[in-house]
Amino acid sequence: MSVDEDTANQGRLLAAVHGPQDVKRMSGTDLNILAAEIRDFLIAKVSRTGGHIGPNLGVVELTLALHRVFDSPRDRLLFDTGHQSYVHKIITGRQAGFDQLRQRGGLSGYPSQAESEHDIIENSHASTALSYADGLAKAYALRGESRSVVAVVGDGALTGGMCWEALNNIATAGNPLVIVVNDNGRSYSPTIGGLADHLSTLRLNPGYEKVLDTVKDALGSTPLVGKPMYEVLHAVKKGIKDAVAPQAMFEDLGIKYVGPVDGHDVAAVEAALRAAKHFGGPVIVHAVTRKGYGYRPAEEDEADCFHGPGAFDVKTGQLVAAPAVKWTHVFADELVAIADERPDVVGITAAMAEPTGIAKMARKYPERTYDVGIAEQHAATSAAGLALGGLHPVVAVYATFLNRAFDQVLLDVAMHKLPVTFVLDRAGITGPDGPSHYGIWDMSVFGVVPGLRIAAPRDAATLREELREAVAVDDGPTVVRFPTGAVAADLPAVRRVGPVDVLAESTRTDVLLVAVGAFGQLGMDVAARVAEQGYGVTVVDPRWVRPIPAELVEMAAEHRLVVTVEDGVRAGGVGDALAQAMRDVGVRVPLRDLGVPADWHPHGSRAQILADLGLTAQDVARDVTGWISRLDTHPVDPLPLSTPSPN
Ligand SMILES: Cc1ncc(C[n+]2csc(CCOP(=O)(O)OP(=O)(O)O)c2C)c(N)n1
Ligand SMILES: CC(=O)[C@@H](O)[C@H](O)COP(=O)(O)O
Ligand SMILES: [Mg+2]
Repeated sequence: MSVDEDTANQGRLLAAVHGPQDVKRMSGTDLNILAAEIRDFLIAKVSRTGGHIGPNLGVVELTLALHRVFDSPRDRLLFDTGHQSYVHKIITGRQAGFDQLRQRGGLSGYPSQAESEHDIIENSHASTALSYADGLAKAYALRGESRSVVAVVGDGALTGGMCWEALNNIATAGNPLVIVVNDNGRSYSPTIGGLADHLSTLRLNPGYEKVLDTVKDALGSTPLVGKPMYEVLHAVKKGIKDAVAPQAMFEDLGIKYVGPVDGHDVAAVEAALRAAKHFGGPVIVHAVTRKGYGYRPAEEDEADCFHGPGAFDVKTGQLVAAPAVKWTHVFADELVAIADERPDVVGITAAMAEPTGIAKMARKYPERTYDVGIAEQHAATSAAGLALGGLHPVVAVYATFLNRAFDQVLLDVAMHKLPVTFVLDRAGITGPDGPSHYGIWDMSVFGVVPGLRIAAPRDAATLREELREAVAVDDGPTVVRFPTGAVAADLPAVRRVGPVDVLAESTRTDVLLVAVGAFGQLGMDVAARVAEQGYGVTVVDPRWVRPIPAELVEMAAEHRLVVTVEDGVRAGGVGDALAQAMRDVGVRVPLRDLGVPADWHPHGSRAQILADLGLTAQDVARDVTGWISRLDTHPVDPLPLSTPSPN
């Protein structure tokens, strides 16, 4: 279907929605029709762009009810993680942007202050919304502003520790604050942990389900929930409450509990929200929803309910892109091979078993694989515990998400010199998820951790090799980091000097080009271009980028110019560290470090963002040629290499 046809087929009611006031005016019947039109719209658009279709299909009615009860932007609607804010964007006048969803210059996949006054949280790291909400509610109370603060938090996000720190403070502060728990029973895979058990007790209680069906039948197509319905729901809640009392967990905290409510019944959610809005203190509204609701391929997707697929065929749900061998697959296969040989190796995921590849190990060794929920800090220190117990944990997370566990890696793991391997998938520029997902900080942030070693494989062969080297280290933590997407083609070395692979060399030693990790092929392409200008380039892959190999410093001293290129921030990156190592031993060869500026880079495709940053073979070759030709006229004498100092 073309975009024009698509627009022409856009629902009549949806076409009339330009802002929240348009849904406030709608009747119950129209709201049900609008919900269906929104689902059709989401499936049509996201099937072409890719994106978080499953989570958003699950919050259509919930988001309609939110905008009918509250007055955004005066009232603040906060979305935890933010991947489920597409319906919010549709209601707040951004339907036209969905043709460029998550594309460069197009609509962000998360709330964006630049897009709308209705958006406030841009960070897509989970479990933060309640803390933002606590702060906002305190600010409005202190300023005497009568504005509602509403935080929508998923059951998965609730497994994150920050949520419980926030709930503790929210209860103490006692400010008016509405917490909508969007309980679909899933993170990617089914949500784990005691809280999930509590919530599912409610959700799965036969009494609750039966009553809901009875009431729905009785109401038939009558959309609006009248008093009888709410009374029935109240009785259900009362009944369940006495039976299982999971609300006690919240109410003992001092937070009122309303629910459970059918999150796909606009009127029911509205009724619960209106009650919560006027309560005058912190209230939890427990909405039970279904991830992927209304689109069968998503509802039936056991792996992750179409959490965030690429483009897909609407009729079949099949992904459009041909399957590729991804870095993740190579890691998963090698981890299982290692686990076959090493009974002490265990795997840990933070609610992302499938996306990180840990699921493959879980299928073969379920007793040696742990899903800790969205709890990276706990993952790191629990891994420290496992290591203290004589095991070698492999913690697989996306690079960006390990940021929040820096203290745990530094003190709980590294200071104790514990053998824990952190595998950082999606390292570097990822693309569609934008700045809060860019895994560009790890080599800088974790590069300062004493005793921690960092490997950056360039292809499948070196990933397998460096993963094995990492799990063989028993006197401290190791990190193995690699980018998103299809794994790079194997790039053989011509020789190895210590840990350093020489990928190409020349009779001339004009330039030492240090190509970090997946930039190996970029280094080869740059060398070919620079050679056309008559200069000799030695291309090396350090493989282990922390600590800086002494061999790399020795190689630097043999060249006229050193250039480093890395898929990570320059500040404190590999280039910075090599320059310091060279300074420490008096190697005065000029060094230029290329990488990602420490900044908030926009979303787009990985290739586009790297090109915007000048991290292409063409741009780097232009830079290298410029620098080396300048040295022809402005020579700098490199000092002879002294024995490296001990510290
Ligand atoms: C700190 C952090 N870890 C991991 C993720 C990856 N992630 C994105 S959404 C998601 C699942 C969220 O589950 P839930 O809060 O229940 O929302 P749902 O997708 O079910 O609507 C995860 C683990 C993240 N965004 N932030
Ligand atoms: C919202 C979130 O954090 C994840 O769903 C993320 O978008 C997944 O990224 P990949 O698509 O790279 O697995
Ligand atoms: Mg969920």
